[in-house]
Amino acid sequence: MKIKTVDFINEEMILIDQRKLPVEKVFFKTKNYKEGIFAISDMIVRGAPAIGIVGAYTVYLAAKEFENIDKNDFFYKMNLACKEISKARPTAVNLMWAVKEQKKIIKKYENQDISFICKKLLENANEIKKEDIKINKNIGNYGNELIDKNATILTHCNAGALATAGYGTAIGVIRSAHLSGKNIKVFADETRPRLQGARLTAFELVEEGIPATLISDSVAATLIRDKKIDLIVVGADRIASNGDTANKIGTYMLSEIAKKFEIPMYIAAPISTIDFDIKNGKEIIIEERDKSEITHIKGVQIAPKEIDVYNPAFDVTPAENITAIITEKGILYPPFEESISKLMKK
Ligand SMILES: CSC[C@H]1O[C@H](OP(=O)(O)O)[C@H](O)[C@@H]1O
Repeated sequence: MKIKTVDFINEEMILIDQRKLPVEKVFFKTKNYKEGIFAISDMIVRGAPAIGIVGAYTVYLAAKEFENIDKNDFFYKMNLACKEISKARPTAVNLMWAVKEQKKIIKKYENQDISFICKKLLENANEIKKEDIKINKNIGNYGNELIDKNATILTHCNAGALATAGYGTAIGVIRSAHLSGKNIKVFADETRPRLQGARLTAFELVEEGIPATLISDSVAATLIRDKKIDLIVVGADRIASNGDTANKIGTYMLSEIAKKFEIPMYIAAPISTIDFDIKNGKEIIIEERDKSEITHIKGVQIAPKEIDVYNPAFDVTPAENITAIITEKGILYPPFEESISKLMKK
């Protein structure tokens, strides 16, 4: 994809403003860590790996802000800042993972001067970003093994280059299948309420020349029933150690329909999305977002302001509904507790 999700040039974090895509290509630039937090919480940048990378750069921006204070104050303020950054959005584990990786850097170099710590934080953030693209290409190549040459694929939300440092996870599988010469077709759910499918996945697939059809979320069941879909591949925001997977709201519903009509349901995600500290999906915090996302579209009111709204941004697909989890180290099959622990021993 031509546009970069996130870049860091001359001490400034540069993000394509995904709230405005595909109609406007506007960049959000900042050197301020509080603005980095805002960029994550207001979904200027979104997608589990992408918010992890932005979280890592935002830790660096905080360190630069505190670069000239007393060292003890520096560690104290950095601890508070890391807590704030980790809380910008609660569901995608990649954010907490990236902040923890940066905290390990601060600990490792705690006896060095603050400028040296800052330098190492920036290096680590750059490394996380660079590694992400490699990881996504590996996910794409493993996932491509599962795609028949004339497959029709359904995807939900955006797990593409715009949800990562580039290439994408679920869309990475689609990209790899397309680039390997397979005659694949894609149906993309628009994905209410933030319309990541209509605005971001459609944008990526059109730009890549991958044959794609945009549908409203409620069309998917009929296509699956009528055998128009060969498989579903989606991303993930947090995977429990038993394989239960949190992803964009609507994923669980798709998984039930896929199970009923016996089509494969694949999750494509980096290993950093697996949360080894939780046993099952019941422990995953599901972000609830503002009611205006449901009562308004692009600022235009479509429902009475007085109406109550329930707006969970994610749901949890139980492991028993998942055919396989495609990672950068290989494809995991049920029972996921076993396959995940075997993978980690590799
Ligand atoms: C490659 S992870 C993408 C993942 O993140 C999306 O959520 P959001 O747009 O709210 O950050 C969605 O769950 C995607 O599957």
